[in-house]
Amino acid sequence: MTASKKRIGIVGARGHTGAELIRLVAAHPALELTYVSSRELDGQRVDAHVAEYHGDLCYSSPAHEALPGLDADVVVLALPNGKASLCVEAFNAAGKDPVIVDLSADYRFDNQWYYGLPELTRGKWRGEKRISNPGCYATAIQLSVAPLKDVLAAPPVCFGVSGYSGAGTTPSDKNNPEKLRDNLMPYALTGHMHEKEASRHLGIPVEFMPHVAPHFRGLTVTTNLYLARSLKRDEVQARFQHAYGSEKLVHVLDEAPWVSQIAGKHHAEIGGFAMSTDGKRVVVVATLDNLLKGAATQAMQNINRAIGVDEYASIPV
Ligand SMILES: NC(=O)C1=CN([C@@H]2O[C@H](COP(=O)(O)OP(=O)(O)OC[C@H]3O[C@@H](n4cnc5c(N)ncnc54)[C@H](OP(=O)(O)O)[C@@H]3O)[C@@H](O)[C@H]2O)C=CC1
Ligand SMILES: CC(=O)N[C@@H](CCC(=O)OP(=O)(O)O)C(=O)O
Repeated sequence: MTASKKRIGIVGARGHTGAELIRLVAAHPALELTYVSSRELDGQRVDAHVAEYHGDLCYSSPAHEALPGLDADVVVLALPNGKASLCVEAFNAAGKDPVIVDLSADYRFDNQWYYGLPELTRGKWRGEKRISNPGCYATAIQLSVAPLKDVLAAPPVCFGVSGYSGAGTTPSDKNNPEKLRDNLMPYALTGHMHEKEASRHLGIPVEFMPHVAPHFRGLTVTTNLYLARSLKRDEVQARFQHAYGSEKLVHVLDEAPWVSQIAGKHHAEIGGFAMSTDGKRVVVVATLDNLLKGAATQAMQNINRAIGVDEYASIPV
């Protein structure tokens, strides 16, 4: 145990995103795991489930009221939607104010919380210690639309396909390998949470049609954008280069990226830029790993900024 390291607790650490966060923390020079919670794995050694972690820590199952007493400097909530507020209220009631990063959708519409999509909102952070981590598809959508936002003639239309790890570990049709075999499963074709989230944070309406596919991890979003004036492909690409050319975790490609290439990678890829002949329609393709840039890696960027270390600490870039 190193005194100078910040202590981090992960609530909901059995899940896919919790496991990825444990891996990132295990490689972190300035963080040490102080607790990882799971009801199902209570008492079991963490290294038995996450090989990258080396230490003696075991999963525990504290009640939410007990979390403030565990004295972490940083708390990540990796719980299903609707479960974060009990934990947040427990910290408020105890007068404890650690950095809290919520991976769920629960605070993405709350102005008291900083919405942490660093490549787009880095400049808006005012030292908030309550950080709402964006949704996976919502990240891909916003990265795809933002550079063209001022020149749109109509709401962007986004066709999304995710690997089934996006549906978490609670059994459902969307993470049932039998039902997904040879299938592409449409769901929430209007009004998906990430449609609302991306619309809110872009400040323009977007339309989003999600699907889940038989692969485990990685998502692709193909976005159709109608433009108010004719643009050349070079101009479109230049806008994306200007927005992301210096970003370590958003790579702008010429070709449309393939989802098969993004599993296990920490960055997002954006490319394609297929133009209609009149230059007033462009199709952009974005891929990212829903568990990494869509969740754990983005959370780690946000944590790093909040604790004042390099934004990319522990993230392979
Ligand atoms: N999967 C993804 O691609 C992404 C997920 N997210 C969001 O991140 C959060 C975590 O996702 P993910 O890791 O996939 O989820 P999982 O379903 O894989 O894991 C959820 C975790 O919460 C615990 N849990 C489940 N139900 C409850 C409950 N009722 N009360 C307390 N704990 C509970 C589980 O452990 P145990 O049951 O053992 O206590 C588990 O550790 C979700 O809000 C999700 O929407 C965000 C972006 C991408
Ligand atoms: C395939 C699949 O089911 N994906 C999830 C998105 C995962 C995610 O980012 O969820 P939150 O917004 O809840 O954090 C969904 O569509 O709800």
